[in-house]
Amino acid sequence: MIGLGSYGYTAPSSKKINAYDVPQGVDIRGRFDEEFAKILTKDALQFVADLQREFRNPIKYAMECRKEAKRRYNEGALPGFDPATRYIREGKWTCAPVPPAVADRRVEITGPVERKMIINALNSGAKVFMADFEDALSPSWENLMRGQINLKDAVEGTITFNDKTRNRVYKLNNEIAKLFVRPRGWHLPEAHIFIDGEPATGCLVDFGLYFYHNYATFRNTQGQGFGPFFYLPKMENSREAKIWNSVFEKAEKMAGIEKGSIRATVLIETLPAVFQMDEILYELRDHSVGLNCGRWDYIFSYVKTFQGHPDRLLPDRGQVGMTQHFMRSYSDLLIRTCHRRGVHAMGGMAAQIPIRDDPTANEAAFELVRKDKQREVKAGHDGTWAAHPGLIKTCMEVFTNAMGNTPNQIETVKRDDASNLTEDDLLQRPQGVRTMEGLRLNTRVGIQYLAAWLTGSGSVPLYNLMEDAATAEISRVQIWQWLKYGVELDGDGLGVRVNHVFGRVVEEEMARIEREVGKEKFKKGMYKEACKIFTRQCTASTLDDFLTLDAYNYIVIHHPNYVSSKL
Ligand SMILES: CC(=O)SCCNC(=O)CCNC(=O)[C@H](O)C(C)(C)COP(=O)(O)OP(=O)(O)OC[C@H]1O[C@@H](n2cnc3c(N)ncnc32)[C@H](O)[C@@H]1OP(=O)(O)O
Ligand SMILES: O=CC(=O)O
Ligand SMILES: [Mg+2]
Repeated sequence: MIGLGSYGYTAPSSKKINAYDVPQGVDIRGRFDEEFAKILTKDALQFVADLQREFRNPIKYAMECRKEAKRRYNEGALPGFDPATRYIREGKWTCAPVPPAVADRRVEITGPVERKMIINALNSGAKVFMADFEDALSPSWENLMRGQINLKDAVEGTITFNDKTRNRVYKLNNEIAKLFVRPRGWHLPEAHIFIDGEPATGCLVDFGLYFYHNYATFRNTQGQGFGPFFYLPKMENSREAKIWNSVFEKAEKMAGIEKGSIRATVLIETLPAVFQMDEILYELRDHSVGLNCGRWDYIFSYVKTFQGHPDRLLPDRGQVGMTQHFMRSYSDLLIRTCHRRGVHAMGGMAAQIPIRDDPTANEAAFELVRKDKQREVKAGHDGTWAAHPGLIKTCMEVFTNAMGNTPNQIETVKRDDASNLTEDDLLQRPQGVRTMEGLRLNTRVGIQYLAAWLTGSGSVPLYNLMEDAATAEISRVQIWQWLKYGVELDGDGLGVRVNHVFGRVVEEEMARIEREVGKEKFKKGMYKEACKIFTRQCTASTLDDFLTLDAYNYIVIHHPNYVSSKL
């Protein structure tokens, strides 16, 4: 059994287990593979190790600060604007000009770094493809290493995929989307790579390997002299953005490229970060291409931040959308902040995906996406996210109808009215009711998502919606919160207390999952393990910070013969 911070396996000294050629202090515990070795070269690993050594202490400090903030929120404090950085919020600075290659980002498709999906996404007609090591990826050694290979082939333009069952060969079109890469969040370790006896920081591995192998080609073929481009997830405070800025500067120096070449969009997807948007842009002002409304993690973060506040319980997940006052305020303030600083204000992801076998439901899903995008473009967003290639046309039409040929709305929609938004607006309690069906759906979705994640899929279609780590987190923390505070389901007139029924609901929903997926798939899949992890987290006396941190222990496989076996 292994646990976080205790990846204690040491190989017998007589056996040579590292077939990879590694620099001093680096130990690869993931499976050896000739293809992986082309990514895990000694020089690339040296770069990752240099990043790790320079930034491990600032990262540890930033994670300690998160804990300290959590302690304060749990004691009743509310997040808010920091008086000490008022001069940044009120100052008249701007970020570096937007690189011409990414001035127009009206529709961005996202997806995991899976080979066929990368080709489909780059060919989808979207302006940008965000290739995801984060919410949409289960970070197994295989997925991560193959993801790096796939991205390298994509940047070199040689990526192909042969689908033998359908006799179809996939390759890139002449015109493709611009590539952004999203590394994991700061909190996730990479337990297959040890540096100086400690697991590496996941995002430094994702960033370091991708940057090292691709910066030169990318700048020539995709970035028009700029790049590579990144999305940065789950930050809570500008001190974390400052670390990324230093990482970028170090990478630029190593590569001998100009400061400001690397550009990144930061997802504002934690509640504390909404009060730090100017500060985050300020830290990254030489490297920024804007902010994005990561709405799903943001909702998750609302519950997490207020885990000690019984007066801030969420209604059913389906009712917490972008039209809730606190969500609309966050999006409006993000637009105002970005445009004032001269960068993109990106919208977020509607979870609907095409529904093949039901035209009426399909049209209803498209209508919801259309409405969401209309709201975004009207509010002043410069672009949006699409979960599926089938949605690109619809999203593109909405943005083009509103923006015409203008690449973005940075100069045209300033949203100065949003400067009046207050802490109260940003924290306003979500309105709505809690129902038995909401509880059941959270249970069913959470367990099925986790079962998929444990078997290598980080994004899945469930009940006609895209589900990924961020959406599954909402299901988990919502149940936790309802159990913790003994919530009564007030939306369906049943008046049932969640604590009284949760055990039975889990049993019934597991039976329903088995019926829906079929006995065979249920037996072969990891549904029972997922149920165990999910219910343990939902009923824990203190809230786990991340669903995937605990679950990560179950997918770590150490080479040559060590298999994580916590189950
Ligand atoms: C909260 C957040 O962080 S949002 C960002 C992170 N989440 C994501 O990126 C989710 C992205 N979306 C997806 O992963 C997928 O759309 C899913 C899992 C939801 C559904 O995928 P599927 O079940 O494969 O959908 P479906 O069967 O309709 O796919 C049809 C085709 O579109 C492709 N496709 C679907 N989604 C994508 C995508 N996002 N990128 C590229 N190709 C895609 C499929 O590979 C398939 O290709 P094929 O016809 O050549 O075989
Ligand atoms: O990463 C995006 C989100 O909504 O979460
Ligand atoms: Mg997210």
